[in-house]
Parts: sequence; structure tokens; C-alpha cells
Amino acid sequence: IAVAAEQQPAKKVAVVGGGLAGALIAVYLAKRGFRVDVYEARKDPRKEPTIRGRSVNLAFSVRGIAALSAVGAEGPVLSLGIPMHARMIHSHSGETTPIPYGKQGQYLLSVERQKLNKDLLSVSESYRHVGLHFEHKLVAVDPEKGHLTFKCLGNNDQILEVDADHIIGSDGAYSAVRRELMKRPRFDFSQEYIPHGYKELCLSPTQDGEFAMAVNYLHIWPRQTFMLIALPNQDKSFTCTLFLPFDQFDVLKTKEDVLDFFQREFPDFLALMGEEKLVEEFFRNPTGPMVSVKCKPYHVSDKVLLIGDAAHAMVPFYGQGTNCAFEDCLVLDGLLEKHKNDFARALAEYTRTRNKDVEAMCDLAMYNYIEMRSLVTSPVFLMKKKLFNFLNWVMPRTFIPLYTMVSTMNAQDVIG
Ligand SMILES: Cc1cc2nc3c(=O)[nH]c(=O)nc-3n(C[C@H](O)[C@H](O)[C@H](O)COP(=O)(O)OP(=O)(O)OC[C@H]3O[C@@H](n4cnc5c(N)ncnc54)[C@H](O)[C@@H]3O)c2cc1C
Ligand SMILES: Cc1cnn(-c2ccc(OCc3ccccc3)c(C(=O)O)c2)c1-c1ccc(Cl)c(F)c1
Repeated sequence: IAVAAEQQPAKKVAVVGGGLAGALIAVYLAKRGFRVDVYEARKDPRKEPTIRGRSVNLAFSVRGIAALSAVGAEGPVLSLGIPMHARMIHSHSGETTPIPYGKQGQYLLSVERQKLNKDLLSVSESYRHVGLHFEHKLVAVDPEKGHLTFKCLGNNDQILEVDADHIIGSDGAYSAVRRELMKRPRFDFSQEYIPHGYKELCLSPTQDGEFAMAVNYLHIWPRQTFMLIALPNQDKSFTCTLFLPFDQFDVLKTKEDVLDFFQREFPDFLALMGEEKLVEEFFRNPTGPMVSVKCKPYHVSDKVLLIGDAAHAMVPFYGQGTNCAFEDCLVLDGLLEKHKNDFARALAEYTRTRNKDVEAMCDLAMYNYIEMRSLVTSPVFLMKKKLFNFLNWVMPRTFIPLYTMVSTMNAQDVIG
């Protein structure tokens, strides 16, 4: 006797990686009635102590918010996020110039990554057919069989074998799922590390507990081959990121080296940060690499799909990586809707339609990096942005600055 579709057991999806993309796709698939198990190598971030001054934030834009709104998960970002209506450009002499992101109502949101990840994991867990498994590191995967092997890091590295109907690889730029797909013929893959590294520094609130700088801005110190940015946090600190070539990081070995560098290049920032705090932050926080990854196809028949950085890691000079990862979820959901949960059709169309868009974002981010690294001092940055904003004012429908088009949001875009 044919068992009615709704009485068949729900298809099982294994999501490898419980970062931002993994947590959101789990919500999407749970809403579609799949049985979802998320396997994350790290510990449950919700049980980890929040280390003050270690928050990392993201610039969020309309494409990311739309993907959250589609599953009713935009609450945390909208309540958490701090609007940045303009960039604040800091010149070498310490002058600051605000340049709006566009007309009134166009802005970016500064959102704390960890808090967002925790909230999305909790939203996914609110669905009874979602299971979260932390400290489970994928060590092998057989895409054709839908078979996965995990090492249970919290349990003497015991091995756990899992079978799933479908596998989502959302395990980031250094994806283990993608590594398996790379063994297959006709799998295109390219990656490029850039010569710059990045280091996060926390600019604490002032003595009287206020923000140390103007709050509703994305602060930028453009210094040609290196740049500094600062995004505001809910706790009135700023998460600042220094982008500097590794060979320049390598020569900043002593306290004096660091203080001389900041006194020369970012005197206003040094004054805000204080020498003691700057040195402490500089040597405590790691210097991270930045890689651009492209690959294709993103799927293996109806069995495996790569999303987020696992599919398309981009250098962060457009602030769109998470926004693209979230848009991946929206696109996949639309295709599952179109193909009535037929993964084979949905995944094939996903690769066919999504690839050109995300590779355009990867290229834009790299183009921005090259442009920022070469042309940009604050006068050039100011002139360029003011000219763009003027042209947009003169021809609002025909000239929209590319960055504004890609990255900023309108209130009505969000509220719909
Ligand atoms: C300096 C910097 C600044 C950035 N700023 C912005 C910004 O302003 N705006 C923006 O939109 N984006 C920004 N990004 C990009 C953004 O951080 C990424 O695009 C985003 O984190 C991608 O999410 P993801 O879930 O695909 O990957 P990740 O966030 O990397 O998550 C992958 C998860 O998989 C887990 N994992 C990895 N391997 C395994 C395994 N073998 N088994 C199990 N689990 C595994 C990891 O522990 C992790 O939790 C920035 C990136 C950098 C480096
Ligand atoms: C984290 C985040 C979110 N968005 N952006 C971003 C990116 C590019 C931008 O402009 C293109 C451009 C600026 C300067 C010169 C040419 C082109 C603008 C802007 O217009 O404000 C904002 C960043 C960011 C990330 C790293 C650095 Cl180093 C940085 F400066 C900003």
C-alpha cells in the first residue's frame, strides 16, 4: 500500500558546519519539514563565556536581511544591529569627514557575529526536528552514499558514522566537504591568498561609558597599502580591523615598533585607544589570512550542496561574505519550492544560476581590495565618494554608486 507522502518519514539532511550559513540553512530546511542535524566542530557558542572586547562584528546589508526576514529570523539583527548611515573618513591629519551611504534611509547594520550565530542556532533548535551536535568534526564524507564520518572531539575523539539523504556543506572557507568534491573529475577550484593579513583590535568605551567615536558610522582610515576600519558594538565598544601586508606585520615585533607605526599612520586612533591598550590588543589578537575561493559545481547529484564560504569565500573588502551566504539560503529555498523539494532538480539549477552572481561578488571584493590598496588615501577616497554621491543626486535613477547598489539597504526594502 503506498504510504501517503505526508506519512513518509521526513528526509534527513546533515548540515556540516554550524556557523552563520549552517545555522540559517537549518532554519530554512526545518521549516520545509526536513529532519535536520547540524554537526559543528566547535563547542556550543551559547555555553561559552562572552569575552568582553572580543566581539567581532559584521556589516549587514539588504541581501542578508532579506534572507533572515524570509524565515522570520530578522529580529535579532534588527534589534541588535547598529545602523551606519555613512562612512566616516579619517584623514592622516585627524580630520573626519562623513560621506552618506545614499539618500536618507539607506544604511548598513553593524551586527555582532557571535551573538547572531547564537541566536540563529537557538532559532533552528526551536524546531523539534532539528538536532545540534557540537564538537563533531567531519573527517570523511562519501557524497554518493550520503555517508559522513565525524570525530567527537568532546568524547575522546570517538568516531560517529552518519547516513543522510542530503548533505549541506556550510563548513567555511577551508571546507572538508569541498575537499572531498575536489577529488572528482570536472570539479573546478581556484583559491588566492592576498598578501594582506587582518588583526582585530577592540576600542573600549570611554571612562564615562560612552562610545569613543561617533557611533552611527563605518569608520575608515584609508592609508593606501593599509587600512583601518571600525564598526560599533552594542556594548559601546568598536571592533576595529587593521588590514596590513604580512611583511609589514612581521616587522612590528616590539611595543615600540607598534607605537611608532600607529603614531605615524593613525595618530588619532592611537590617542583614542591609549598606548597600553593598543599594545595589549595588538600582541594578544591573532593576525588572520584572507583568501578568495571559487569552485563549481556546488552540488553532487541530489546528495551534496556547498553554501557560504565553503562555496565562495571572498576577501572582506566589500563586506558581503555573510550577506552572500545568507542569500544562498534564500536562493536554495526558492528552488526547493519551485521543484517541490526535488533536490536533484533544485541543486542542479542552484549551481547553474547562483555561480555567476557569487563569483561576481568575489571579483568585486578583490577589485575593491586592489583599488583600495593602490589608489586610496583619504583625499582620493573623499573625492571619489563625494563625486559618486553628487552624480547620484543629479541622476538618481541612472547613476547609483556600485557600493550603494550592492550593499546598503532601504528601510522599505527591509520592512517590505
Ligand atoms: C576580517 C573579516 C571581515 C569580514 N567582514 C564581513 C562583513 O562586514 N560583512 C559580511 O557580510 N561578511 C564579512 N566577512 C565574511 C564572513 O565572515 C563570512 O563570509 C561568513 O562567516 C561565512 O559564513 P559561513 O557559515 O559560510 O562560514 P563560517 O562562518 O566560516 O562557518 C563555518 C563553520 O563550519 C565549522 N567547520 C569547519 N570545518 C568543519 C568540519 N570539518 N566539521 C564540522 N564543522 C566544521 C566552523 O567551526 C564554523 O563554525 C568578513 C570576513 C573576514 C575574514
Ligand atoms: C566591513 C565593510 C563593509 N562595507 N565595507 C566597505 C567596502 C568598500 C567601500 O567602498 C568601496 C571603496 C572604498 C574605497 C576605495 C575604493 C572603493 C565601502 C564604502 O563605500 O564605505 C565600505 C567594508 C570595508 C571593509 C574593508 C575596508 Cl578596508 C573598508 F574600508 C571597508
